[in-house]
Amino acid sequence: MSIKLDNVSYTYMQGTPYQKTAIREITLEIQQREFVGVIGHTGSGKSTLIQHLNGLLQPTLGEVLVDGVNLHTKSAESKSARRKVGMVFQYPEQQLFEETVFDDIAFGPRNLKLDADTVEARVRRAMDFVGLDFDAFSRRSPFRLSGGQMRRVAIAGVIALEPTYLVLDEPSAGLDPRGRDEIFGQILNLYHTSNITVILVSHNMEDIARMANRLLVMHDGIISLDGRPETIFGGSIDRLRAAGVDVPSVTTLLRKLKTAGLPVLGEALTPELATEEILAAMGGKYSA
Ligand SMILES: Nc1ncnc2c1ncn2[C@@H]1O[C@H](COP(=O)(O)OP(=O)(O)OP(=O)(O)O)[C@@H](O)[C@H]1O
Repeated sequence: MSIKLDNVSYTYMQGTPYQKTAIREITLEIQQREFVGVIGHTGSGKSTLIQHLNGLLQPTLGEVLVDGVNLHTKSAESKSARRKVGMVFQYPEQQLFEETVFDDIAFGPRNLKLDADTVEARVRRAMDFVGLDFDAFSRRSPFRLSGGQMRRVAIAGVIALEPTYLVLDEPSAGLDPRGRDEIFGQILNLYHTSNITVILVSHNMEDIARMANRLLVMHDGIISLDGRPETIFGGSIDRLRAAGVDVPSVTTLLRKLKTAGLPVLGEALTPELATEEILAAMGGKYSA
């Protein structure tokens, strides 16, 4: 079970003077249950890449397979393979349109012609995942909610489709630190308590380093690095800089301490793990 890209290239406005190849010859396999972070400079091709994962963009060259099925045939198999991939776009709240939160989240499941009880069960479960109380919110208008709440409704609408793979493009964009922590906490909770695979595009290295177990670094339309976050952030800074990617600040701190002679491993990517490393390097004299 996987999403597989086989030699995929995509060119916008092909055949015009404005044509632009946004991703080139990408071969990639994402296995079920991975949590993949996609990072890279502006315009490196992240959004173009992820829009191939649910068949929204059709490769100019190459093919995309979900659980072994090519997304771009006219077969029913192809359609159901595309449905396995849920997509949360940037600023997804702009796509809310129903009169109540319930109807908005129920829109997808109803389209699948599920019976009313199943639809309600899915809406309840999705609202639970994004931390919205069913009784308090389901009858409210989505347009009278805060920005963070509207975004959660939009994400719940995708979760209610019960995708096998969940792709999120900058889900925390424009939220304050609290809203950002909440959204990421809910995504992590969903990942840990269901069988879902997550593919997350983010500019926030600290968050992505904390959550992902695999990182793809995009640079000028190709995947320039692919590996464990610890390996990538612990590796050559020059390669990351060339790809326009920051290193989490705790990694920079640990590198500096290591250079100064403190015997830290330098692998931690979160403040909590960095604290443990530093305290251990100090000979266990202090505790957190
Ligand atoms: N609809 C389009 N028409 C023409 N060119 C496009 C279109 N969408 C994207 N591009 C170009 O393709 C390249 C890759 O864009 P893409 O949006 O995939 O990058 P990105 O890494 O997601 O960027 P960002 O971090 O800014 O969202 C860029 O050079 C961009 O200008």
